[in-house]
Amino acid sequence: MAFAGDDSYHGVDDTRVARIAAAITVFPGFPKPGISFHDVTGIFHKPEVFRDAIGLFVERYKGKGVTLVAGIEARGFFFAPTIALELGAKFVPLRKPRKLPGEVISEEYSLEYGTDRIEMHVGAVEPNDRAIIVDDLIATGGTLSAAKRAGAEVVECACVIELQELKGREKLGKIPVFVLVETN
Ligand SMILES: O=P(O)(O)OC[C@H]1O[C@H](OP(=O)(O)OP(=O)(O)O)[C@H](O)[C@@H]1O
Ligand SMILES: Nc1ncnc2[nH]cnc12
Repeated sequence: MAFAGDDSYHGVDDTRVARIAAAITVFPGFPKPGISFHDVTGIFHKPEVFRDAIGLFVERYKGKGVTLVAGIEARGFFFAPTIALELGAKFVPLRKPRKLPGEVISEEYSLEYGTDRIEMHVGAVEPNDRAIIVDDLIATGGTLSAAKRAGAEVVECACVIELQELKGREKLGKIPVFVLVETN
């Protein structure tokens, strides 16, 4: 695995990224043959590694006027609320279909292994919100590109892992994607 190498990495303590990468386990053939599943749950087994990941995201967005942190169900929920709390921003869940009780905005998308839909409550985004969208991983970019259509000004998408071979960031057009760990 390589580590993200954009400008934001000047001065960042790389040992944090190395610890995060070491806590990710790859399961070949899950959930079906041909897929190598990158599992982030090991990050949460070590509170100091969880803190490393949250710290890297918070350092990037502090002082950038972010008012809304959207997290994608389910694994975006592992990270997004804590980042929102640290930034003093609101957390908005982007949920799988038929989970939210109120009126929703709904977007369908295709995945590396199927299709799905995400939904957000109407009214969760206010006109002047500046959002980041958080997920554990970007693969094809289908999920994040549906999320970006949800209505806020999206400053950036933030993920722990990028599967570079799938070129997901191309699907996001002008919206930048910040990742901690790049791999294939
Ligand atoms: O870039 P993409 O090709 O859209 O793939 C990335 C998405 O796939 C995974 O979620 P999944 O749909 O498996 O749902 P889960 O978090 O509920 O397990 C992952 O957590 C991302 O949300
Ligand atoms: N290879 C992968 N590992 C974990 N989550 C994923 N979501 C889409 N592709 C994935």
